[in-house]
Amino acid sequence: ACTRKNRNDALHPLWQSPLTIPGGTRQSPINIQWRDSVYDPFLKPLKISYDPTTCLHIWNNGYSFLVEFDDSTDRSIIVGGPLENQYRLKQFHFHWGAINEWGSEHTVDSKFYPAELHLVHWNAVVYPTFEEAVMEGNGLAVIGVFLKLGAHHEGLQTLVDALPAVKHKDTVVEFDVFDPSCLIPSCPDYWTYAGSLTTPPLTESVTWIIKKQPIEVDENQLEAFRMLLFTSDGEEEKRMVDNFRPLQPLMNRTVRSSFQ
Ligand SMILES: NS(=O)(=O)c1ccc(C(=O)O)c(S(=O)(=O)NCCc2ccccc2)c1
Ligand SMILES: [Zn+2]
Repeated sequence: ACTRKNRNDALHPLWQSPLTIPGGTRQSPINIQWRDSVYDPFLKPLKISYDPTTCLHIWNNGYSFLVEFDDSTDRSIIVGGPLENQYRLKQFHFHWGAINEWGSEHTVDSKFYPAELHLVHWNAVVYPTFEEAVMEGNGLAVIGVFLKLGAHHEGLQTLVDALPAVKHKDTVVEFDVFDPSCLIPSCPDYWTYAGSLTTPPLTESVTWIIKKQPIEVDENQLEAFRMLLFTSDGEEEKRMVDNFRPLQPLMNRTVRSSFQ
C-alpha cells in the first residue's frame, strides 16, 4: 500500500497551524516596504486611554506570555486612527527571537526587530463578545510596537520582574496595576493595513496599527523573555523563543501611513 505523504509538511512547527490559510487574502504578518506605503491625510491620530486598574494577571499560555485586562466595560479603549468605532483592550503579549537578529512578526524594509509587542483590542460597540469579534473583518484592532536593543526600559521592568513566576506553560501570576501606554512610543506616526491574527484561528479580523518608532529595551530584558518555557513544569524544558509567524504575502493590499 502506498504511504500517505505526511500532510503536516505545511504546518508551522510551533502551532501545528497551516502556514497558509486556504483562500486567505489578508494574512499577517507582512513586510512593510516604507516607500510603498501611501500617506493618507484622512487618518486621524490614534487616541489611547487605558485604566491601569483594569489589569488582571500575567499568564504563560504556551506560546507567549500575555497580560490580560478586564474587558467587561469601556474603561481601557482606543479610538480614532483608522478605526470606525472604539475598541476595548483585552490583552497584550510579545513575540521574540532566540537572538537579537530576529524576533518581530512584522518587518520594515525586510528588517527584523528583536521583539514585537501586540496590544489586542476588540470592537465591543458592534459585537457582543470577543469570540464573535474574532470572526469579523472589523472585529479586532491590534497595535504593534517594535522593540529594539538599547536603553533599559523602566516600564517594561515591572513586567520582566514578574516573568519568573510564569516560567512554565499554564502558570499565572496576579498583576493588578499596570498602564501599558508606558510601552507605546510618544511619536504618533503609524502604518495601518487590513490583516489577520498571527496565531490560530488566523482569522482575517484585524486592523493592524504598527507604530513607526520602536521602544528601547536592554539585553537583560530581552534575555528575560528567552528564559520562559513553552513547556509545562515537569516536561522536558523547551525555551520559549522564535514564537513569531513567518511573513505572509501582501496580495492586493496597500499599507497606509499616518505620516509623510
Ligand atoms: N499575534 S496576535 O495579535 O494575532 C494574537 C496572538 C495571541 C492571541 C491569544 O489568543 O493569546 C491573540 S487573541 O487574544 O486575539 N486570541 C485569538 C485566538 C482566540 C480566539 C477566540 C477565543 C480565544 C482566543 C492574538
Ligand atoms: Zn501577537
